[in-house]
Amino acid sequence: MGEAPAFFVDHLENGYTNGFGVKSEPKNRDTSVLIGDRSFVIGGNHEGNPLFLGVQIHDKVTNKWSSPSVLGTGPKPCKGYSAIVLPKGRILVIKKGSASDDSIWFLEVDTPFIREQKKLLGREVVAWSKGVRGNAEKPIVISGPSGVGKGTLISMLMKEFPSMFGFSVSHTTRAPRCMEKNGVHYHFTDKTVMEKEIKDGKFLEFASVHGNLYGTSIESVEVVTDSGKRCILDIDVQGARSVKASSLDAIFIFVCPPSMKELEDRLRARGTETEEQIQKRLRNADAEIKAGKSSGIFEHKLYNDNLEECYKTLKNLLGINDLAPVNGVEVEGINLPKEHTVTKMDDKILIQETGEGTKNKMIVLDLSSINGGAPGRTRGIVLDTVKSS
Ligand SMILES: Nc1nc2c(ncn2[C@@H]2O[C@H](COP(=O)(O)OP(=O)(O)O)[C@@H](O)[C@H]2O)c(=O)[nH]1
Ligand SMILES: Nc1ncnc2c1ncn2[C@@H]1O[C@H](COP(=O)(O)OP(=O)(O)O)[C@@H](O)[C@H]1O
Repeated sequence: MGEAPAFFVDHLENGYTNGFGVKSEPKNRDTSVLIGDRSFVIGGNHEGNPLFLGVQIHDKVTNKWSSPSVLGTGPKPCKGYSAIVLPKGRILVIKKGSASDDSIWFLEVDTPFIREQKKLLGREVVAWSKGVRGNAEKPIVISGPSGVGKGTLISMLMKEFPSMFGFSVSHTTRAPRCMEKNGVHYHFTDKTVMEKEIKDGKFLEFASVHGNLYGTSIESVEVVTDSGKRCILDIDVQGARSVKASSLDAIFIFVCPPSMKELEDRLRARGTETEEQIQKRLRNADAEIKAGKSSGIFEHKLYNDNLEECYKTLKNLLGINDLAPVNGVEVEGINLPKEHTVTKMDDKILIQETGEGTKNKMIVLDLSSINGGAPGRTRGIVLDTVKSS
């Protein structure tokens, strides 16, 4: 026998709010998902923004309501939806009558990433990720000391395979170099603005590097993954450690210099830093290389001695070779019947079309192969349509 969803909410568009938006007990208790000691109420608006579905939490132990920090871009408000509790602290939300790119969502409420963010932000946190078909390749995290050639290697990849790779544009408080463009190389940001955004939970990770603040916003990763491209992050070792602890299932590459002398020569030849800044970067390089080699974060280490050879090795480890064609990945949404019922059976979700004059088709979502997660997209849902009766 299948299991009914935790709850089903209908006719949200007719002013039926289920008590959402008020910081008291919802009138209809069936509309909350209970996980541990906390109930999650999904509905209404997110902080008064009519474009996003809101989330509220009721803690049974303290009998208190809270509005959590909501990470990631969430679903648009909808006519109705089903919510299903999944293992490992996630809630599946299946929307009714929504566009194919807005029909299936995952709300992380108690995953390692959420627990980490809660500690960091000092408040309740949840994170949305959209469910899509198609098994996109994992994002790529590239770290290494200043001047080792990370930017050069990334530019080569992006130039050769523009439809396959997209760069996650970081935020930084450092001043732009003369050739750098705002929004392309970095989002150059004021420190107070960036600190506020970090507090608001807008960042997947951040770190202080060479005396400046750097960070990857959740939106920067979403922009790339939404376009169907494989996301590349150029971040330092501290940032890589944070990403490793997040739900972003990435591959981690550390680029090493042939020698400290060569690193220094490259930094000087680049001519983008003052002598003082060069000295600071060289001092930090030692510790970074040690951490990169021994931290257990990086499954791949590249030696950038000869640039062409290093680039070839990088392509090989990313599975790109001269024989295989390389394209971007189709990001596929999921088209659901306008009216349907939802049942859960193990890791399959059965979506049965209802209503007169329809074909009563059944869609089966197989959740066993999903990967990735917030922030960004939960990928790889396998979907079968069972013959109409
Ligand atoms: N943690 C973190 N580090 C970043 C981010 N963006 C850049 N970095 C790192 O910050 C360091 C300095 O970057 P940058 O000022 O561009 O100098 P470069 O490494 O000499 O090119 C490098 O190690 C980058 O990998 C980010 O979003 N987060
Ligand atoms: N294998 C290499 N051999 C010689 N010079 C290199 C090599 N790789 C990169 N460079 C040069 O070294 C400098 C630093 O490279 P860059 O990509 O800016 O490093 P990073 O992004 O790691 O700070 C640049 O001037 C670049 O052209």
